[in-house]
Amino acid sequence: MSNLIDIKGVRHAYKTPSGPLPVLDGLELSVPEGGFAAVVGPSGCGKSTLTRLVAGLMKPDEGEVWLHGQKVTGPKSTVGMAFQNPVLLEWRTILQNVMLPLEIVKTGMSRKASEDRARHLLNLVGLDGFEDKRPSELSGGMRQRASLCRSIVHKPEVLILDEPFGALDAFTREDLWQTMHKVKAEEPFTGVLITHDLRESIFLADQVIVLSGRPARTQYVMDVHLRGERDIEMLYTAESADALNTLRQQIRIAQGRDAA
Ligand SMILES: Nc1ncnc2c1ncn2[C@@H]1O[C@H](COP(=O)(O)OP(=O)(O)OP(=O)(O)O)[C@@H](O)[C@H]1O
Repeated sequence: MSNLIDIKGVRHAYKTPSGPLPVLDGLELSVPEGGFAAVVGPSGCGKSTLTRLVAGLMKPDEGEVWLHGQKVTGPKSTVGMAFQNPVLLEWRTILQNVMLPLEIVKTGMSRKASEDRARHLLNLVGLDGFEDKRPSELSGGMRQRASLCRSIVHKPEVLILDEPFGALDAFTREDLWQTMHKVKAEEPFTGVLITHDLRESIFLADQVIVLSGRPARTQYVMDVHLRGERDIEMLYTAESADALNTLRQQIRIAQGRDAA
């Protein structure tokens, strides 16, 4: 399988009043087409910086980011993004919010086809009946569902999820994890998920990448091959406990609390 995302030897430092702040230090990361990678690491190690590089929103000082065999040199409309704060526009209905990328990205879809697609996605995530509501009329979990629809409505090649479930309560979060599996089964994408939640990482991703402390490099890569249906029960098996323990240990190493 060919890699859809290839990050090769990326180094980056932010310019700050007190001098350069090295954030990424020779980062390597590959995600095959259709793969779903979760990136975990200590707070402030450079995870969001990594997503900005993949989306072409900034350029690395050194190294290269490739998407589908093309070097990223600027913002890419083939990348969809969803964040912890969904930032839906209050003056638009939920349906109009989901349709927004189709007004910006040239897809050649008619207005009717765009609306049908947005309605279909809202139905897929369980928001049918809420199309004409305003964002403030929805709960946090519902807004995040709408944001997910908006991030994939234009069929991006790559979906970047930067802690999309971080602000939700535990039960809502688990519901959203299951919705993610449903969405990925019906609307396949290649994904990168930034998260602080190790359970979330093994439940959703097929590859978990642990970054070292700042400046971040790829410290550890775990392929997730958990058996059985991905329902929440799966997180309570001995196999999952082993995977979580290994990841927890790697995070402690990344934080400098344990020796490598
Ligand atoms: N535009 C910027 N200018 C200067 N420093 C920045 C800028 N953006 C981020 N930083 C700093 O770079 C480091 C990495 O930031 P980044 O947001 O990528 O980390 P993160 O791993 O996503 O953090 P967290 O886990 O807390 O969300 C942090 O120390 C942050 O303060």
